[in-house]
Amino acid sequence: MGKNKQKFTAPVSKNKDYTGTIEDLTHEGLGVVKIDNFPIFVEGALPQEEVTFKVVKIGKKFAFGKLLEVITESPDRVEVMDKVYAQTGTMPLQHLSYDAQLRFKKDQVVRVFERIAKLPEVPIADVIGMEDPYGYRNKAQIPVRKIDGKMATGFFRKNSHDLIPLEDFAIQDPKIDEAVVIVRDVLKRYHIKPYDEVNHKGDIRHILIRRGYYTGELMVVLVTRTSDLPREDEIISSLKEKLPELVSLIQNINPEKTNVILGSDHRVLFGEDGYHDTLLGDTYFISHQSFYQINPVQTQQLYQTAIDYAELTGKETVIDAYCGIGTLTLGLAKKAKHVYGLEIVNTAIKNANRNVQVNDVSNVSFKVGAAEELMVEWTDRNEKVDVLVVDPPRKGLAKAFVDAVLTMKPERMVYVSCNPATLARDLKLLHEGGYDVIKAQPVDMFPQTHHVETVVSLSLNK
Ligand SMILES: C[S@@+](CC[C@H](N)C(=O)[O-])C[C@H]1O[C@@H](n2cnc3c(N)ncnc32)[C@H](O)[C@@H]1O
Repeated sequence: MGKNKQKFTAPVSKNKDYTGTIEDLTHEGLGVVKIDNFPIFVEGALPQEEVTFKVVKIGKKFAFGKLLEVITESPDRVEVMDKVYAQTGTMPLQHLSYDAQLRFKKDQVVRVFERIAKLPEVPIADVIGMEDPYGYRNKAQIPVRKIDGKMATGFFRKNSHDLIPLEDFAIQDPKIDEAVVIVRDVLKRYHIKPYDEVNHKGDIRHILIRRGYYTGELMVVLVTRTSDLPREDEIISSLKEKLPELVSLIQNINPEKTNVILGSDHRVLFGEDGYHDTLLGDTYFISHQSFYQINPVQTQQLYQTAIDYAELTGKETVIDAYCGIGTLTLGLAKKAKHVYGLEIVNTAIKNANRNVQVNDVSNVSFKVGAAEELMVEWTDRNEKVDVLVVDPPRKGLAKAFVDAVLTMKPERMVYVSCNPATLARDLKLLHEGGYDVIKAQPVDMFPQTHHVETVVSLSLNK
């Protein structure tokens, strides 16, 4: 450290209480208050509210505060359903009215277009929201632990692994909530031991449940520490009897000391490794390890927007990169000459090929591999692609992928993103490389949380 560098002193002290007015929300929905220009992030506080808070952690550029009292309330504040949810962090925006959540999400997209992508002129539509912004999740991954000597299911307290018992998860399909309790009680009846994380002992770590929103089909995955499942036959017949919609019962084995939920091995205990759901008129088979959008109502809105933005006439060759089990691919194929789906997970592509057969589609092919590598192979072959659709994970596009796009030069591009920051980073590169960014449509796939999905239309400038 240089001699002249002064030791940093924050203008606030840990464990001291302060009063201030919230100026803004961070992208994660924390209230921002400043003391001597030093930002303090206060969870649960909303813009324009005068609040008192205790400083709990101090960093070099900002601090964190714990909300103590709201002195003047924002008109956007709503009564929280239950304080327990605030402890688990599953609904970090539940204190903000749904209309205000949608405005907040649009603002997040507008900000990154201005600040990161440097594209302030791009029209961004209002967020497509849900009529009923609860009970939307079609998938639950519920930890199982022992509390007061009994097996309990619920959710971890924020930033910890202390289980808070819960039966109504509020944002999950209520049928899934019911199924979690039924599975837990069956496991309890047959004396299956809950996982003890500290000593790495016990049998059952997580109960994972997926449900087809349109089909009602249920998949239950018992994530166990070892391959042993005591009283397996009795558990299988009990679950079949108590869950008439059950079509797939899987034991996933995760022997590692890890926070990762699923292990790499599994056994099918009943049915097959997969269940069905429908989207935009097609039927899909989904394995327990395959990605599938978790909000089925909003997924249709998202996909319809992406399909509309692709402006297909039936003559185009299309690439759908990061295609998962081929849900968007098949939607695009209805209006294109041929669609190629690229995906890294082998099982997802197995599902995708099965989905092509089930829906009797002939103009789709899938390739397994890293999209950035497959794109480079494509450009090397010099084959023409008219429209490129991408739907990458949160980290966005690899630099090699963007470089391949700029070599390939498809006329149109549709970018579906679950992370505005990486979207904006990639749009900047694509814009500098010769693409006009035409418009953007945010879609609310995750009500009560800060997450926002965005569909963007791009066109190669001539
Ligand atoms: C956000 S999901 C979108 C999936 C699909 N479009 C959908 O709507 O269901 C991203 C997908 O990209 C896949 N993936 C992640 N990294 C990849 C890579 N480097 N190359 C290809 N696919 C990748 C994941 O397995 C996942 O299926």
